[in-house]
Amino acid sequence: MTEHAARRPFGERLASALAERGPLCVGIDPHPQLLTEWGLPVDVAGLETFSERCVEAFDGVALVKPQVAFFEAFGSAGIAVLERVIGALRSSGTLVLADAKRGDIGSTMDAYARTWLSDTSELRSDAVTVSPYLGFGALAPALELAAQTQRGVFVLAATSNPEGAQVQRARVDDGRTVAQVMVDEAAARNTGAVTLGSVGVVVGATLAAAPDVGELRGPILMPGVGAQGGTADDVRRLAGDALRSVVPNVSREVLRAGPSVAALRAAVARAVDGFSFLQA
Ligand SMILES: O=C(O)c1cc(=O)[nH]c(=O)n1[C@@H]1O[C@H](COP(=O)(O)O)[C@@H](O)[C@H]1O
Repeated sequence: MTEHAARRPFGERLASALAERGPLCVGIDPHPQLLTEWGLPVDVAGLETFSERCVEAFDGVALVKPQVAFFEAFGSAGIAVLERVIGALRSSGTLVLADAKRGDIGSTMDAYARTWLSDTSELRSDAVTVSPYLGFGALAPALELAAQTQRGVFVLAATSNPEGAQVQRARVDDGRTVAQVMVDEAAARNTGAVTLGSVGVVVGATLAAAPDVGELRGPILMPGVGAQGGTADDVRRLAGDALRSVVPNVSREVLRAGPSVAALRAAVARAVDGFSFLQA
């Protein structure tokens, strides 16, 4: 039997994890500055120790999101650390979202999709972040492979950075914002989802206004809480009626509690507590 045949679809597995473990995604973002603050060298050994502590501390979290860029910055040795991080999270039964933000022409997208979403890749994760800004249709290879292997994708819709508005708040001919078009395209891939669909979107917690996610039937990742200024109240406001589908992401705000595993766990518990209204 293939590995994926034994799994439920990603969206269903995420819905269970959110209900059991609390509504939170924690990022593993090994910024050089954080390595220094943790008393670690800014090299591959530091990266590995940082990541091992995170894996140990986050084993009860619903979704863990390694930020691929911080591993790639160390070249092939950094990628090898990322493989071990993803493998350790997989073995502990924690859902992994690889934050790779991939997006390219279809034939190249196919290779990106195999990296993060195929059963045979060392980097296989439960889901990956993708950018639809080469056109949503260019994401087809990732959406198809994710559907085949019971994995998920999170499509950037309205990002947390102020520069995103230039593209994402532009309007198409029918008056919708570009961000809304991306949400609607994602929603069309979640028809028939039982609990939560496997095609999510990303909506920044820093935004004044968000696209309408009421019909998405998939998870809404909300990064930008803490270090970027977003708060639990912002998450509540932007979630609207979709409270149970929202997964706030916190990276630096939790990671700054390190290097102690106990302190990281306490920071996670505080964050989960602060968002308990989402799954109430
Ligand atoms: O896709 C993402 O995760 C993402 C989208 C977005 O709009 N904004 C955003 O901050 N992120 C990621 O979420 C994390 C936020 O980190 P903190 O600001 O430290 O909590 C980083 O890994 C970002 O790359």
